[in-house]
Amino acid sequence: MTDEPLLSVRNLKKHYPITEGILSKQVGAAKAVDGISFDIEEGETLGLVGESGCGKSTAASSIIRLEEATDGEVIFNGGGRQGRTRNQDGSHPNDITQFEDEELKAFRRDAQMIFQDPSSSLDPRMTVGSSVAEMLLVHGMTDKERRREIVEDLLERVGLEAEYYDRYPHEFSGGQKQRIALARALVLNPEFIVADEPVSALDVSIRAEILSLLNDIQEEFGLSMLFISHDMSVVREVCDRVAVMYLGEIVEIGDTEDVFSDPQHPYTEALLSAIPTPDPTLDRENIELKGTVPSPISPPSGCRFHTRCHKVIQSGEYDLEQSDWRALLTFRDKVQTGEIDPSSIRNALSGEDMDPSDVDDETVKTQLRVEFDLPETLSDRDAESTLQTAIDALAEGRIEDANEELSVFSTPCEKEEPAETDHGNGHLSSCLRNQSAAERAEPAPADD
Ligand SMILES: Nc1ncnc2c1ncn2[C@@H]1O[C@H](COP(=O)(O)OP(=O)(O)OP(=O)(O)O)[C@@H](O)[C@H]1O
Repeated sequence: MTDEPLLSVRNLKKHYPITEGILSKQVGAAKAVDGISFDIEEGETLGLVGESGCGKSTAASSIIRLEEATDGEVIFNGGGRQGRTRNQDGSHPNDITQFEDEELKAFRRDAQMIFQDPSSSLDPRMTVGSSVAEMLLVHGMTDKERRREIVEDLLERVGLEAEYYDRYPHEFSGGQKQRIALARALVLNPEFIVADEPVSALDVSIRAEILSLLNDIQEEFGLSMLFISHDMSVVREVCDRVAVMYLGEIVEIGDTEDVFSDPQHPYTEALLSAIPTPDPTLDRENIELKGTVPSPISPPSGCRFHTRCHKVIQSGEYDLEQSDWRALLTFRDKVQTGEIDPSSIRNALSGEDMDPSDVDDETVKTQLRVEFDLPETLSDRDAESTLQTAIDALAEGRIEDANEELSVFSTPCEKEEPAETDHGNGHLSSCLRNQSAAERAEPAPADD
């Protein structure tokens, strides 16, 4: 046994080319995974959590090499590869992304994946026993009796019965199928398992059973696991550590207890606030995560979360209610991207009996504030005056003028990429708010 991690992911990237025209000229890239790093120790379960579209599945399939990574390293020290050091050219002999066929085949024994839909790994025309035993055959076990013995034993260990060997997938419930998929993943005695949303497709009533089975199996087999989920409460059940992913990047990582009890990134806070808690002593703020994850083709500048962050930093000259500042920036962005159309607001307000041009400007202005959660008056006189001028321009259809007015509002979060802050015990976060003013290009305003 060595003290090196079983798996080390370093600056892993997966960019999908975006092409155009009949010549498929590359015009950009979807940066689905954009430089993530973490370790998984022997016997440890790391959760990778984030909303749909954050890049979790892409990360998983790049790590297990179902897809070729664009850049970075995935160093796997299992399967008798312990203790190897880097080559003279700086490459690592255990880097999965560079494995040739032979080594890749060996790696495919050592690392297995469980998917959200268990049916995807089971052939409907094969008995479940044969499906599981097939893995042994592919890897050279020719003794049929021995294969059956191993599979029957495994079916029992995942909570099924040996006699199920000769039944077909359609005879089983979703939960049972996931148990079979687990048996299939375990049959080659792997050291590492990637479980991609393994319970999200299952009935709520059986999720707990499967999670507890995963916990038991992980302990019994001494497995390391990368556990992917969009659900923080599920992550808490099974993971020793958790990595929070947003738009291709890891924004926070740490021991599960540390991240849950003392989250350091506003995105983590927002994900945690979505968990219903029966504990009234946990006075958790209810944070509404508005909108969806932006496209990874042109991610926001600076901190990628700034367009949705409830704690987005105010620029030095303002000291507004934080929710007003958030609303103001969202309003600015929507005007800039042309998503606000005053004429459609006028149309909506006019209803059926009135000509839209008869809706007076004041009504349009009030409606704009209501729709974008802007207060009647901002507490800062200068900010209010700028906002008012912009809204006046909008109501008169002068969108460019409104855009120019609003461009005076800016946040350090869109200008600077946050550095990593170390909170101790391997708890790291990437948020400008956690950096001291000296570390930041712009001085920090008073905290909220
Ligand atoms: N083949 C592809 N080509 C272009 N973009 C892709 C491709 N596959 C995924 N993406 C994009 O990469 C981003 C990350 O997708 P991914 O499926 O990894 O996210 P996820 O967090 O696993 O979400 P989900 O839980 O919905 O699968 C998304 O914006 C997705 O549209």
